[in-house]
Amino acid sequence: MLNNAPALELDEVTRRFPARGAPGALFTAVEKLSFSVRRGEFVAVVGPSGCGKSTILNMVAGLDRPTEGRVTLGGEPVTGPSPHVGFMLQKDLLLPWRTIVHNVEFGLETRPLNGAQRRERALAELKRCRLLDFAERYPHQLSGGQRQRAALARTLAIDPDVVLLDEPFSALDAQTKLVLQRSFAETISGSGVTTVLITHDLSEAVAMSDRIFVMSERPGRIVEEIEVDLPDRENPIARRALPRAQDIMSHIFSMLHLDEKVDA
Ligand SMILES: Nc1ncnc2c1ncn2[C@@H]1O[C@H](COP(=O)(O)OP(=O)(O)OP(=O)(O)O)[C@@H](O)[C@H]1O
Repeated sequence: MLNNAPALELDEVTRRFPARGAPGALFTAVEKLSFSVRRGEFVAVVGPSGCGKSTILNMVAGLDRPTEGRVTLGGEPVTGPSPHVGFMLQKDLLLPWRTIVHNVEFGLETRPLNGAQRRERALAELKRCRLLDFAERYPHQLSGGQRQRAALARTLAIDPDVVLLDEPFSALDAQTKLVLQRSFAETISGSGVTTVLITHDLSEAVAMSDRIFVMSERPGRIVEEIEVDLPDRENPIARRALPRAQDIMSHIFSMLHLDEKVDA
């Protein structure tokens, strides 16, 4: 990683895919996207369904390549999956036949660590995610929120430079979601890791991030970048209560023209 380089940068990134039902034709999913993320920063990406949010994360994770433009991590071009990027999805993807601690160890199996070192690292991460008491349980013995915390522990255990979160709270009930957002925010602030969150939930974006990228309908472009100049990043519940948080939410709401959308 180059010292002064941003943690993550997209430079004029365009991604086209083959158009369904039109052999040889392409459609543009995202177009000329440029942004950079500072080390330790937490950014959220919001935008209408199908605007290319997951496509962006896939390119950052090295699971997909831009058609044009460049993605760099710490100044180095992304050419494939990187051991320095942690990726977490809406579904926890824990292995049901492994205990929680064994699940957290999973991501460490490609690292040059022996069994005892892996276990030590995994337990330290479970402690940080307040799941030490559940280390020997199996995923089905945990609640949905606990499983997502275990998935976060697994993601952070590899000590990534960048964490990508693709709607990690969207499958949870409203109350669990609030509690978990707070727990994630605390853990992420404590670890100092650079984070990109994709979400449909505007209040979540405002409550958790330092900056928000608002995307347009397809082809996805960034139509606005919002600095969330609010305190309490590690406590989204407190942040939500701030009057200024409401103002930012209303602003994004109107940017996305949500009041003009009709249920088709
Ligand atoms: N591998 C692929 N091949 C073909 N088309 C794809 C591929 N991946 C994504 N797309 C298309 O690109 C567009 C953007 O998809 P993407 O999943 O990135 O959007 P999104 O903003 O994450 O959507 P949502 O908010 O609904 O999850 C969609 O039209 C999708 O069908």
